[in-house]
Amino acid sequence: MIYSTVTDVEVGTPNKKKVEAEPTLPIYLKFTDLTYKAIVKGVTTIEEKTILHRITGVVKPGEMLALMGPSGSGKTTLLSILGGRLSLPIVGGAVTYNDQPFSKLDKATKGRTSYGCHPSAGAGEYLERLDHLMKLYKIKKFTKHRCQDTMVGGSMVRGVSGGERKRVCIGSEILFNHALLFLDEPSSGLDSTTSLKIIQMLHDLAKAGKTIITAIDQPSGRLFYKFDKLILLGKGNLLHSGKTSEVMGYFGSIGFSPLIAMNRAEFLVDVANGNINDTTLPSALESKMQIQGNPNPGSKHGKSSSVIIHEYLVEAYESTVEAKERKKLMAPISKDKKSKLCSVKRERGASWWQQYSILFQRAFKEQRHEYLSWLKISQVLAIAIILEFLWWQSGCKTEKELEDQAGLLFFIAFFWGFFPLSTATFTFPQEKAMLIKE
Ligand SMILES: Nc1ncnc2c1ncn2[C@@H]1O[C@H](COP(=O)(O)OP(=O)(O)OP(=O)(O)O)[C@@H](O)[C@H]1O
Repeated sequence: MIYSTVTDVEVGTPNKKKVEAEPTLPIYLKFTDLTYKAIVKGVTTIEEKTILHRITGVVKPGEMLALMGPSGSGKTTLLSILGGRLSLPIVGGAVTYNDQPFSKLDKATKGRTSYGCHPSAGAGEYLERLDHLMKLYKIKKFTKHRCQDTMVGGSMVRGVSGGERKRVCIGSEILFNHALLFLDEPSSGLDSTTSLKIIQMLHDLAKAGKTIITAIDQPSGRLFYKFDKLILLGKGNLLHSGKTSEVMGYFGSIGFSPLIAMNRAEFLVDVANGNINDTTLPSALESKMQIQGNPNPGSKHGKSSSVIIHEYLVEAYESTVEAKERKKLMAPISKDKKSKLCSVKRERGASWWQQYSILFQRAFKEQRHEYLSWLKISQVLAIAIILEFLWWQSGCKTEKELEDQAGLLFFIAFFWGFFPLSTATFTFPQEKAMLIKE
């Protein structure tokens, strides 16, 4: 395996060099009119709920796309669909990778997408191999020393902290050199410095030719411009899709601008939520609110202001940008770029034997505390001593004695067959998540 080599020593320094990665297969991810409906079962009713409505966008190699929006706007659902984790019941829409649907991709491309982390691997196992990467990304200091001997952990095993787990996950994905990365809230729950380092690291990876998509609730002002593209969602609808540098200009052009200095991400999420305090409003929206609005809070007549704002934003995007953007976004990959995609050669993956020995060593490392525990050793010794006493001085001369010996052999075969099997059974629930991911 060829590791990515990183030469970015200090995050945020103007002099930083770019990440030089192993040639990765570039992936153009396009999604058109994605609509996702879920069946919601109530106590007496079953109804269809539209979670995503006609979402269109494109991410190219070298770009990092942020899916932003208020809580419940559909970011995770969109990320899951793009990552191939949710297939049904999608109604309409298409996702293509290098202009091909997932089912038609060759094995190499399918293997270059990544989403998640192994819960039972030792954090140090990843970090050991990632050492030179981590050192250069400045992750070593706050990750390796403190958690290198800890399991990553999961729902059943308590492992490293949430933040450490995130960093190890991202580290492991770098290690596997995936061309397409999906990350759900990579910086949530982390302090602002760590968040910045992680997003900067992802930004550098994108610049090395990878395609990165992250769902993010509300990045800080410093993080905001690290994303090349932005999709703003509101109640499952597209409120904006395009370059991050252009999003404020777009909202200004339709009449929404912050009245006070505020974090741009905060402004966008506020507007998507229908919170218009400290924001200028277009006069067309103001008159709509007067005509269609709820005359008094208790009344059932009229729409709430957040619904009117939401409808206005969806309409504004559809009428001003969507058609133009769609044309631009959906243009097929040029022949020149396609030939470059085909020319990227990758090394063959590990052989069957290499895979077996890696997995064997990993399983032994993970389980050794259990297998070699004093409890297990005492159990085995106690059973051996009991057997010794039960069959003490039993011969094999008469038929009766031979039957006794057969009983002993049966017991040994049965016990030593099922004893390790019962222990091994407990590893399957832990491995299941990884199996599904792969
Ligand atoms: N299978 C489902 N059945 C019913 N409702 C669903 C289903 N999947 C998602 N939803 C609903 O769709 C909406 C969007 O969910 P999603 O998790 O994608 O939002 P999100 O933007 O990622 O939210 P958050 O930022 O809080 O994680 C939510 O209201 C959620 O309850």
